[in-house]
Amino acid sequence: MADSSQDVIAVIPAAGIGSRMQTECPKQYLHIGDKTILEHAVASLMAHPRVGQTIVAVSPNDAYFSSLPLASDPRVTVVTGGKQRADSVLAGLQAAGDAKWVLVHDAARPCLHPDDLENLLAIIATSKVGGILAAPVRDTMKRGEPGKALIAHTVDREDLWHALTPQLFPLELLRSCLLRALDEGATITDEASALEYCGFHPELISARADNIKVTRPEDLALAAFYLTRLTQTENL
Ligand SMILES: Nc1ccn([C@@H]2O[C@H](COP(=O)(O)OP(=O)(O)OP(=O)(O)O)[C@@H](O)[C@H]2O)c(=O)n1
Ligand SMILES: C[C@](O)(CO)[C@H](O)COP(=O)(O)O
Repeated sequence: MADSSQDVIAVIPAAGIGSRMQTECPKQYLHIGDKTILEHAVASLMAHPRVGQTIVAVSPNDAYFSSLPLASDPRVTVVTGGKQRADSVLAGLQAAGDAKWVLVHDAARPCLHPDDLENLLAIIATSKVGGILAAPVRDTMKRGEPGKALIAHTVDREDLWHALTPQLFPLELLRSCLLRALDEGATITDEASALEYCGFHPELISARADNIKVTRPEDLALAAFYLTRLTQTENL
C-alpha cells in the first residue's frame, strides 16, 4: 500500500554514456567505495522519508543495472531512457504514479547533502512552480569570442548561478513543459529550462558547491573525497 507521507517521487536519469569521462563503462556505474555512483545518488534521495517511488531511466543497451541490488528493490522502477537527458526524464515521468511533486536528480551526482535536499523540499509548502539547487558563481567569468580562445568581455557574475540537481517540480507541470519544449525543438539541458521555456520562473535554492556532477576523469577523486567526508560527518 502507498504511504501517504511519501508525497514526492524521484526520477534519476541514468541513460547517458559518459563520453567526457572516457571510461569503459558509463560513469554512473563506476565505484566509489562499495557502491556505484548511481547507487550513491539514488540512496541520497531514498533516505528522505518523503521520497517514495524512485524511477531510474537507463539506456536501452544497459548491461549493468540488472546486477545491482537496486534492480530488486520494490521502491525502484526502471524505465528505458532516451536520446537526450530530457527524453530520459520524460520517460521516467510517464511511468510515475499519482504523486504531486517530482525530484529529478542526475545519476552522476553522488554527493548530495541531506540539508540541501531538506531545503529544496521545504519549498513545497509555499511554491506552485518548484525550484532547483544552485550554487552562486564564484570566479570571474569571461565570454569568449565565438570559436576562438580569445576573451570578448568579462560577464557580470552578480545573479549568475550554477544549476545543480535535484530539481523539484509539480509532476504535471514538469511533464507538460517538457512535452511542449521537446515538441517545439527547444534546447533543454535541465528540467528548469523546460519551465523557463514555458514562461515560469523556478526558485533558486542556494546549495553546497560540493554536490558535483562526475563529468571528467579528475572529478572521480574529488567525488570520493567529498563522499567520505559526508559519510563521516553525517553518519550516512
Ligand atoms: N540520453 C541521456 C543523457 C544523459 N542522461 C543522464 O543525465 C545525467 C547528466 O548528464 P551528463 O553528465 O551529461 O551525462 P552523460 O550524457 O552520460 O555524459 P557525457 O555528456 O560526457 O556523455 C547523467 O546522470 C546521465 O546518465 C540520461 O539519462 N539520458
Ligand atoms: C542537469 C545538469 O546537471 C545541471 O547542471 C546539467 O545540465 C547536465 O548536463 P550537462 O550537459 O553536463 O550540462
